[in-house]
Amino acid sequence: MKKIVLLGYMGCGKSTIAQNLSKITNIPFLDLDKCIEERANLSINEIFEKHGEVHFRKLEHQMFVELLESSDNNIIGLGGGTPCYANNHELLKGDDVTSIYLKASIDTLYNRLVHNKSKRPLIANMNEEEMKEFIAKHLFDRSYYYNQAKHKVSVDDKSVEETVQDILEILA
Ligand SMILES: Nc1ncnc2c1ncn2[C@@H]1O[C@H](COP(=O)(O)OP(=O)(O)OP(=O)(O)O)[C@@H](O)[C@H]1O
Ligand SMILES: O=C(O)C1=C[C@@H](O)[C@@H](O)[C@H](O)C1
Ligand SMILES: [Mg+2]
Repeated sequence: MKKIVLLGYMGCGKSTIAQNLSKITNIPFLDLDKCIEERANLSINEIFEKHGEVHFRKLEHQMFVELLESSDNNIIGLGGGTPCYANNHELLKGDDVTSIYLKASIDTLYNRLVHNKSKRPLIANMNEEEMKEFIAKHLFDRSYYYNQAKHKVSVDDKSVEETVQDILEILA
């Protein structure tokens, strides 16, 4: 029941890296956002619109606990905010949990998110200038929680393959 948990800011590459890591290791990948969407039968955007962020954070916590309690070996890709709510950061420290923070700079995050924000309700309605300032402040606020991970991998200027390689070295 070992879990590899990838965390970090929106756009740092959790889903992309986890999918690739899963192919190489044959460990099944579960994306927390997708699990929540399937259970609620709503998109993340719809959950935020219909029920609000507080409700989303409850679903997110419940689902994270459930995934950690399952008896399977899994790679779990968290949502960008997961470690920052409901004491979820404490769950990153569990004995059977290898938690890895995918650390990206403000510029990397901005460049990846600027063309790809519509499915991310926290930034969907921002213009480019607002987004850059938001990411800078938000990342600063969240860093404390992200840094509770057991391992840290820098993703700036790295290909998907290079980041996956760094993670394989941690797992070796
Ligand atoms: N070297 C890279 N590593 C990872 N992702 C990259 C890289 N270069 C470009 N990308 C792109 O950056 C985006 C990263 O998004 P991804 O959905 O994987 O992030 P995420 O951390 O899961 O975000 P969210 O928290 O919003 O789900 C994707 O569009 C991906 O194709
Ligand atoms: O950073 C966040 O708070 C979020 C990131 C996404 O993965 C989703 O979980 C949701 O859009 C909230
Ligand atoms: Mg994702």
